[in-house]
Order: sequence, then C-alpha cells, then structure tokens
Amino acid sequence: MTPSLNQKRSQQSQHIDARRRHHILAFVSYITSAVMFIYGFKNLHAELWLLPLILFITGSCFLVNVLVYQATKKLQRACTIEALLVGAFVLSLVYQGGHNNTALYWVFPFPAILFGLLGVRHALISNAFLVLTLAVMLFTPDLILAEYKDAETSRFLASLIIVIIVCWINDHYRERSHEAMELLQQSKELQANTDALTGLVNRRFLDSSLLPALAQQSDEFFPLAVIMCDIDHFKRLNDQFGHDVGDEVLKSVAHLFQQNLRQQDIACRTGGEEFLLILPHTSAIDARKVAEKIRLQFPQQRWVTNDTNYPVTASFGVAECNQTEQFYEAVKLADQQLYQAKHQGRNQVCG
Ligand SMILES: Nc1nc2c(ncn2[C@@H]2O[C@H](COP(=O)(O)OP(=O)(O)OP(=O)(O)O)[C@@H](O)[C@H]2O)c(=O)[nH]1
Repeated sequence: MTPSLNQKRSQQSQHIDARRRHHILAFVSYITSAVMFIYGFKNLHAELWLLPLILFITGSCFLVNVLVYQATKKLQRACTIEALLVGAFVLSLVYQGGHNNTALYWVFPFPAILFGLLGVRHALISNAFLVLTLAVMLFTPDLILAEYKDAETSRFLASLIIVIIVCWINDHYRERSHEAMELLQQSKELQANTDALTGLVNRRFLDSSLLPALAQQSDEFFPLAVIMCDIDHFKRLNDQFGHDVGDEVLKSVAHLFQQNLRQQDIACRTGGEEFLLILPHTSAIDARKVAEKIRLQFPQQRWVTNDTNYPVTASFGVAECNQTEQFYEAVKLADQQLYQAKHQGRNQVCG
C-alpha cells in the first residue's frame, strides 16, 4: 500500500513536466506562428510565392494544433503533431531556401524545440532523422530549389549536429538529476513515515499519505474498517525481561500483523505498544473476525526466547467509517472499544 501512496510525488513531478511541455507548446505555437505570419506578409511577392505559402500553412497549422490542444487537453498528441509540423517546416524551408537564402539560419532553434516537446529519446531519433534528411537534401542540390554554397552546407550541418549533441547531453542529465532528486525525496518521505523499530508505517503517515489518498481515491478504500490493538501488560514484560526483549516482541507483533493482513491493508504503529490496522473495503463485522483471528494467534507464538514462553496477549477495538471526514472519529471509536476490551479483562475484541 505504501508504494502506491508514494506515487503521489511521482504524479507531482509528471504534472510539472507536463506544465513544461505545455509552455513550450504554447510558446512555439503562438510566438512562432506570429513570426511566420509577419514574415509571410513581408515576403508576399509574386516571385517568392512558395515561401509565404510555407509560412502561412505552417503558422496556421501551429495555431490550429494549439487551439485543438486547448480544447481537448491532449498534450501528448499535440506535442507529437507540433514536432511533425516542426520537421515538415524545417525541410520545406531548407528546400525553398528562405528569404535571400537565409533558411539555414532559421533551422537552429528547432532541435531544442524537439527536445522540449518530445523528451530525450524521441527527440534524439527525430533530430537524427532531420539531420540525415537535411544532409541528403543539401548534398544532392538537384533535389532542392535553393542553392547553397558547399562550404555553407557542411558548416551548417556540423554546427547543427553540435547543437543537437549539446541539447541531448543537457536533457539527458536534466532527466537523470530529476530522477535522482525524486528518489531521494521518496526515500526521505518513506523514512519519515516509517517506524524504525518495526518497519511499519507511523502516525505521520496517516496525515501525510493516507488521508490525502482517502480523499482522492475514496472508491478504493470505503467502507473502511479500523482496528486498534494494544499489547496487554507490556510494561510488565519490559520490567521482567528488559527493554530489548520488549523491542523484539514489538517486532514480532508487527510481523504477525503482516502475516495476517491482505496486501492492501495497512498496519501502523501509532504509539509504544499500540497499533492501528486499516482495512480498506471491509465492514466492522469482517474486521472483527480479522482481529479475532490475530488475537487467537498471540498465545500460539513463542514470544521471549525458545526456553521461556511468556504469555503475550493483546486487546482490540474495532470501528468502521464510510468517508474521509469520519476517519479519525472511527479511530477514536475503535480506541474507546479497545479501552472497553481492557476494562473487561483484556485479551479480547470489542466493537
Ligand atoms: N520495549 C519497548 N517498550 C516500549 C516502547 N514504547 C513504549 N514502551 C513501553 O510500553 C509500556 C506501556 O505500558 P502501559 O501504557 O502502562 O500499558 P501496559 O503495561 O501494556 O498495560 P495495559 O495496556 O493496560 O495492558 C511502557 O512500559 C513503555 O515504556 C518501545 O519502543 N520498546
């Protein structure tokens, strides 16, 4: 259960990455199309009809793409279409030559744009494809309308490859450092939410991870049962055998819970010898059966050493809730039931 709740942070970082791509898409679409329209109108001469046509068509496609994205919110699809438009624009511009044969200068921003839109792997493949196609076009002058000087094309391709490699290294290490920071953050979060002695989640986990998950994915949890469990006369055990033995007993109790709970259940150490078991999609009646089953296993364990079998027992209180706001009320009710179980002589389940 804990790892699935930890996905929260990974979702956050995906959200930030989606914002980054959203801004690149918006910038490329609105600003670049505006520049294209301006240059399209500036070059609206009879002998240069192909250049304004390329600029108007690409600018319009960019605009349509971003408007469809605004309406549908399908970011991945919009970025892929934008990248295809970028590729088509670069190739057609180099084919035509641009105003005064300046097309090659305009190509340089686009590798970086592809990295921004597609992510490292896909951007690298797209850029490699783009450079290869450009190389074929530039070294086969018959294929294109424009006339570039040989020295110009080779220097252009060399510079473009350098730009692509620098973008690739930059994005690759940006992603790696992002992943490393996320892992570090996740492990810190896990540490902060884990009880060092038993390895169970602790009380902090309830507020930091469980409650947000209950609120966001209530269908996955409710009706939810809680079981409060407290080891009976634990002080006596500590006094008789020492604190270290007490610690070992706590670890064995945690192990007993883990053996008896389902994968989706959560065992939490809320205090010294007090535990809270959280059972999603479980009624109080069923939780009571679970508590009873665990209770009956206490006398069957060898608790202290192989020579001395100290009779450890535990008391349980059970409650149920059906919405996030009732969670702590249910915990309180289970605690009252636990108090009742203690009051009635311990080693029993109430609620
Ligand atoms: N070994 C060990 N003991 C702990 C730990 N945390 C709390 N305790 C002890 O747990 C004992 C709890 O004692 P009480 O609250 O009096 O409860 P109890 O003796 O279990 O009695 P009832 O709950 O009424 O059955 C205290 O002696 C604490 O020192 C821990 O991490 N390790």
